[in-house]
Amino acid sequence: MAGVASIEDKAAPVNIIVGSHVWVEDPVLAWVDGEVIRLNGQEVHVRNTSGKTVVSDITKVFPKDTESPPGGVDDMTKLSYLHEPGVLQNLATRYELNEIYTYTGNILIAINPFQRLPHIYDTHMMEQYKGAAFGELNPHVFAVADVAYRAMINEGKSNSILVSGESGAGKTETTKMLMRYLAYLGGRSGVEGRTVEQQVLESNPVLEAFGNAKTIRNNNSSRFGKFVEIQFDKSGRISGAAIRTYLLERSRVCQISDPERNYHCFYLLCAAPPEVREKYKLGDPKSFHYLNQSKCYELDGVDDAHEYLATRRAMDIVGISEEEQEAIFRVVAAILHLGNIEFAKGKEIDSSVIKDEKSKLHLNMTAELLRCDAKSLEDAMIQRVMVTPEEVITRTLDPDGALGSRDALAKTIYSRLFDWIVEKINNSIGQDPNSKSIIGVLDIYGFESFKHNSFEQFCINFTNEKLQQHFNQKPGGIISLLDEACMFPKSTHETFAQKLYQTFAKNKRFAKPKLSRTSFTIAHYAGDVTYQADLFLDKNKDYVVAEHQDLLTASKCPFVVGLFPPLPEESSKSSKFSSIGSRFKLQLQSLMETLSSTEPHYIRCVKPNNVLKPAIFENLNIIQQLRCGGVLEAIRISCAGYPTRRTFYEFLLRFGVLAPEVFDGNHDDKVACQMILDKMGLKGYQLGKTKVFLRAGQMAELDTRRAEVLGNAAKRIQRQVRTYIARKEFISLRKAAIQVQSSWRAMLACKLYEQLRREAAALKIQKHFRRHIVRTSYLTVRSSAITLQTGLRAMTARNEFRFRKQSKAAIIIQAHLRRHIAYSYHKSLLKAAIVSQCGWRRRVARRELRKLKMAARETGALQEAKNKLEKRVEELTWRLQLEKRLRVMCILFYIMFC
Ligand SMILES: Nc1ncnc2c1ncn2[C@@H]1O[C@H](COP(=O)(O)OP(=O)(O)OP(=O)(O)O)[C@@H](O)[C@H]1O
Repeated sequence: MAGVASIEDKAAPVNIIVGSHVWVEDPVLAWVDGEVIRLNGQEVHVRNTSGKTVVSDITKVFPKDTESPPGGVDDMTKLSYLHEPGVLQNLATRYELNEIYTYTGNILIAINPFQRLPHIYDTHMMEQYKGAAFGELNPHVFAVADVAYRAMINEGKSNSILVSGESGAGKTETTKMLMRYLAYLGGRSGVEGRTVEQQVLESNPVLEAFGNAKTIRNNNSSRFGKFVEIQFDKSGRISGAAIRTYLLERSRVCQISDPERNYHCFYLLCAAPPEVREKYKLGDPKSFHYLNQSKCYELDGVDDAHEYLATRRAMDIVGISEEEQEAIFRVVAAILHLGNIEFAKGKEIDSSVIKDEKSKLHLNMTAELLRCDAKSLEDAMIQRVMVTPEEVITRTLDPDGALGSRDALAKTIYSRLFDWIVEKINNSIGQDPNSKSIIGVLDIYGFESFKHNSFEQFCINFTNEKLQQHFNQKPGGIISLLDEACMFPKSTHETFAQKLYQTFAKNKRFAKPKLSRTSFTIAHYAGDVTYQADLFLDKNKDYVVAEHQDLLTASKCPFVVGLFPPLPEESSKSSKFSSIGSRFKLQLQSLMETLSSTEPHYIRCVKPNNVLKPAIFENLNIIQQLRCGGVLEAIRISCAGYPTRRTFYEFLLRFGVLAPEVFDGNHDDKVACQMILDKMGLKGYQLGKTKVFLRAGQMAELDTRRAEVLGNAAKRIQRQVRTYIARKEFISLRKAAIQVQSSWRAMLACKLYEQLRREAAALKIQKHFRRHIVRTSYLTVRSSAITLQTGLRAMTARNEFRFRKQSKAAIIIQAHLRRHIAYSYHKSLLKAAIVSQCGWRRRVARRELRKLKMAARETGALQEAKNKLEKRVEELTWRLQLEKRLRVMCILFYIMFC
């Protein structure tokens, strides 16, 4: 446990008494908790939870917070006791609950969950974190990205997020989440075609195919460092992006050890559709030397054939054309064939030739794929041309030298190919020269310390060293010495090591291990690391051998020529010196410059040794990782003294809103700061000559209050604006509603009028129709009645007529009868009268006759009288006849006219 230091000062913890609950060091579990049962001077007897009694030095015992929340705290600075066991306990408790993120002040610790947790990264989560105050929600990678984005928008300043951790700790995954979230915040919705953010996100699978490989520590290990600079415009929209990559592991192209793999792209291409494999004469990965040095060809849960197609799709999206993709994979295939070329000793001393027919076949295949001459390719591998002032000397290489040359060629081609892809992606995404600010996401290897540490570890640790103190002094010098050694042909790793020992003999951070002639130790911020300088020189050399350069420049494939642009005339015949170390130093310098102009945010990824969750606590490595990531240091700083300092001006600028009245009274800055702090009721702070010194957490408290005040002000402004907008909207809505209503009403009125008109018309029609029907039926009835009446009347008339006729006839009959009777009576009367008269007159006449007879007798007078009388009787008889006829006529007329 020598390496495990406490965060708090090494001074003996106070307040440890019998009965105290404490943490005590354990060689296996790192820390175990127990109860103090005895104190004996510096010795503490602790009965741990498993019942065993442990005796420990009091300096190695730490108090345990028995009242700590069962779910842990989301920010380590909230822990009551800030020490390693407390920190680890907190992380373990949270990890058990799948809370993989925890803050340590402004550092986010992310523990690799080794399982997919889609619910914590979905769109709903993104919505939640969007604009949420830092610390309001659970610690999350989105919260860090959100803070960076808000800071960029509000303060117009560039921000950076530095993601570090050891291999497999989850840096790349974390970076992807950050980029997804930033794309979500700054992306354009509903934009057609390829958007910048889409291209940035899709650059990941492309870079992973060519820059990631399976290692013992991570199945998808990024073998390069990456800095993604996302550019934003004035309105906070993503307007461009640039990807910078660092230190691609070139040695992997030619050398892998079991159970690791080479770069994914080689296996993807070997699993491509048959026609593609046929085109490149590819087969089983087992048949290629660069792949079969390890027995591992496949990855669990990964289908290389599917990944090949996915990579091609991603290449489409990032703007790599079909022809370029063809050329890229042709070069990848060429490297595989190149690796299968073997050499045998040549006839001359120190010379070599192509070993056999198989190798020749691969040589031809390589030449064909690179579109270069097979003989030139062979010569470039087995010969070296040296240009001296006097002559040009051609030297041959022995088989080992030729193999080295072959591998150097393969590494050079691959690293150029990788650089080309990165550049292509950058060109295709496009940079925004007018970008207002950037958010940079740095995914860089964490501090590494293995049994054997070489040039790679040196560069990685050099980077971390720089990043750790990236605004402080920078160590250096070793790379310059290395470059010097590389330029000097007679240098060996031993001479280089000697040079180091001499130069840094007095440097406190440099040491020469005893018994070693080529190793050196550097005291890094995260601990001592001993480097073996054996391969430093070889690994540092970056120049392309002139023969290789000439060969590839002469290629008939424009793509291959593009990877090796021709060198200027004066350097083409000699090897131009360039070193990985110096190039890296320059890149790092530029990165540091970029970073120093940004507001940094830190994410430390931590990898539990064992995938089983409880094992996290049994893992000393975690402590090492936390220390390497500067987390323990950050905690130590934050709990000691006054971790936060601000000048009065800065303080007033930031927290003046908490007490605006202090600006009214023309107070001195210091007094104004004091007034603000007093108003906030803070205790324990200090006011210096120019600065306010705050205790841990006080800044956060002030920030919280400030956020409240600003939040309230923002709410008020929002309220007013919303009221204004709502009112405007209401008025226009009302106007629109009235218009709609009036139109609607007009329409309804028209409808109603039409309806009424139709009703009236219908009534009229009905009326007329009814009248017509009624009239028709009335007429029918009437005509029937009339007909009936007529009939009846006719009948009655006929009856009447008949009756009258009958009456008339009766009357006529009666008349006739009566006339007859009367006539008969009259006749009888007349007869009687005549009889009587005749009788009378006969008597009278007889008397007269007797008298006349007497007088005739007397004379002739009497005769005359007698004639007269006879005439008279004739006249009377005629008159009676006429009378009778008149009477009959009268009756007939009467009957006729009645
Ligand atoms: N947040 C996460 N959720 C789920 N799985 C994760 C998460 N982070 C990491 N992992 C798992 O851990 C593996 C390693 O993570 P990643 O590749 O990001 O590590 P790294 O730190 O970038 O490693 P290297 O430095 O080797 O590239 C991933 O392939 C994934 O399976």
